[in-house]
Amino acid sequence: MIYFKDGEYLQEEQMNLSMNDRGYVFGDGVYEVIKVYDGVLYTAEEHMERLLESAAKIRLTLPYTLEQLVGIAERLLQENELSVGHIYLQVTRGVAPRVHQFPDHSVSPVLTGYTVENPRPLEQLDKGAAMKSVEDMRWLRCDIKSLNLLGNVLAKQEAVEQGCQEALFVRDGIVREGSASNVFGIKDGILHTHPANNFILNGITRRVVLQLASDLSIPVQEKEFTLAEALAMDEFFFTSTNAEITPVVTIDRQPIGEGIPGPLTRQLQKLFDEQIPALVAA
Ligand SMILES: Cc1ncc(COP(=O)(O)O)c(CN[C@@H]2CONC2=O)c1O
Repeated sequence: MIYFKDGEYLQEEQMNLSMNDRGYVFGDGVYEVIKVYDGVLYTAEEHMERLLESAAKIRLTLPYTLEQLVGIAERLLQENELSVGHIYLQVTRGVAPRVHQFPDHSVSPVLTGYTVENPRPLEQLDKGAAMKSVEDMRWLRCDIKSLNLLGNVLAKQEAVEQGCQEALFVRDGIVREGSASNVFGIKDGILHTHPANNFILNGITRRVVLQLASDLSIPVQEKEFTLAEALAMDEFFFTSTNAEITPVVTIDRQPIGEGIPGPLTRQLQKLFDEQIPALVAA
């Protein structure tokens, strides 16, 4: 396996990370997960643009251009001959003695990356998933794809302990997003999803789905909705780089609609597959 660290492509035994890396100590960094289908990067530019945006939001200047970041992802997938899976890329504020304030400008960010082989979740895409609602106790900058994922981790663990595949964050009675996904509901033919603001991550897959809905002339409402409204939806699904468009058949053990993946969700899944060249070519 070849890893990337600060301009070098290294074997695992050559990799070393400092105990004083601020990503390790404070979670002071940002990250991206970029999908690969049949050896081809998917929406890499969009992910790298968001990485640069997230870094800027935490006042971290990356010494890489968008094109250089895409190039790193490309080289990693080639070095590891990745077919289907994802690339994990993260950048921290660098290595310095453990004090909260930023280190001086002599400290450089640490960019690391690696590949993960993982197949598409075909069975879950077909059968659907269960969600468990969880109080959203995260900070108020969920729009930053930060390494600070403890709130997400605890929520996901709570869902898994209830036999569910994803947690559904609810803050002030409003459904926000999943622990590692965005959520959508369909009611009377209208696609509902939370507006892209500081309460959610503006997912790349979320943006793809909004485009697909437009292509299918499905009306969209980017507006807050409550958990009660979510439970009353005809269809529900969550989206992420790895989850793609995953139908949700129950929330808190209550069936959504007929308790099976709905027709509009299926149409969106079909169009999603058709817009991935590597899938069409396969
Ligand atoms: C909190 C949160 N919301 C939404 C999303 C969906 O964003 P994308 O559509 O851009 O993937 C993610 C993805 N989290 C990544 C995706 O896979 N694993 C992760 O941690 C996420 O962590």
